[in-house]
Amino acid sequence: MARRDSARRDWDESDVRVRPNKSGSRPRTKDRPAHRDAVTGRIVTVDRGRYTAVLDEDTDRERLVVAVRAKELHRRPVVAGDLVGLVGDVSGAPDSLARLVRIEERATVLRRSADDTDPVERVVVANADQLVIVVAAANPEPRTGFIDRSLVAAYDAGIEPLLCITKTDLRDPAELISHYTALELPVLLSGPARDAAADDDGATLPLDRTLVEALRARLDGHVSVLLGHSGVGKSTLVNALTGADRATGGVNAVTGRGRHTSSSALALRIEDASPGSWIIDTPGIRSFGLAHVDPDRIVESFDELAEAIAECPKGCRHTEASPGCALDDWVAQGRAGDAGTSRLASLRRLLGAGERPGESREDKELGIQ
Ligand SMILES: Nc1nc2c(ncn2[C@@H]2O[C@H](COP(=O)(O)OP(=O)(O)OP(=O)(O)O)[C@@H](O)[C@H]2O)c(=O)[nH]1
Ligand SMILES: [Zn+2]
Repeated sequence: MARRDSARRDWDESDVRVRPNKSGSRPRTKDRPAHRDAVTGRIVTVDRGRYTAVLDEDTDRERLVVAVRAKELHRRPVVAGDLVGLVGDVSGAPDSLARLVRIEERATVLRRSADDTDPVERVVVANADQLVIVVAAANPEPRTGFIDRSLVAAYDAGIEPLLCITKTDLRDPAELISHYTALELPVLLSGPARDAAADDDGATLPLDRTLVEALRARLDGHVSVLLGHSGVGKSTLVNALTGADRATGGVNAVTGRGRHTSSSALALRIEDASPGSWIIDTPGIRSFGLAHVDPDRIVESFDELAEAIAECPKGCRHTEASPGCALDDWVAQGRAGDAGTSRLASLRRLLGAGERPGESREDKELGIQ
């Protein structure tokens, strides 16, 4: 099985920015050069200073254009999913090179920090509106710590999370799902077609069509990030959804997948879906540090609890140990409804995901709980 994650070269300096300038990654209008002739493209991947964008999407002029960044962007990161302005040779002809002069304002930004104490955060993907957390029911064992961390990152980014459980032929996922009942987290399942024997080749395993179609319907019309540890069957799913087939050397017409060997995020078009439906695969991501996360943003994802925090002490982190946290009274008074207690327990577990004492870096990378 081909492993695409080539360790530490997945992020370079330009992917990095330093707190506390929270709005720093959003281009401010006054910084923008005029470039009125720039055309807009969507970044599908970034590899060694080369930015690949798709232009004139869903028209008969659709093409891939490779660009280098203009100096005036400084070190501002450009990532998969970014909408960018391009000038120069935007023909997409072989060996042509355009110039990337502008990053359009991002609807969402999925971020991570290297670990929970590292204040440097990296932009992972821009403009996604769904985060699909892929775990296997078994082999490898699902880690609720990893799921919780990914949920926190999604809530922080204002991106809708979904849980996708693969290899449901190996174990009934009911117990795993029960951890998330109170979160109202949509769960989608995947497994092999009934007559398929699981083998070592992820690209050829035929998946249950009904389950794949349910996932496709859920992703239709969205830009979804797929996140999951190696071996969970993410490539198998991506291949089923995009029609790419790495095993036979097939190449996705739009993205050139098949030749793509780097570990950076890659946007792929979903087959048989409406225009604008993309999945962004993130092969290089193993760790999900949460040092950048603002606890208020996580609470705000819980509608019935969000109002309570106006009554919290300044700087409250809303954990069980936070003195004077207003969430406890709010729930005790029934203001969060019948499910208030379990919702608060789930919220607190998530808030604790970045703050478990004694966790090693390895634990964090794997999301071991
Ligand atoms: N039993 C079973 N095996 C599966 C299923 N989906 C994928 N597999 C197998 O799991 C293994 C890993 O699948 P991949 O799709 O390569 O997994 P991945 O998450 O992309 O892993 P990397 O390629 O290492 O990033 C392969 O041997 C697949 O055949 C499933 O639903 N059930
Ligand atoms: Zn509080």
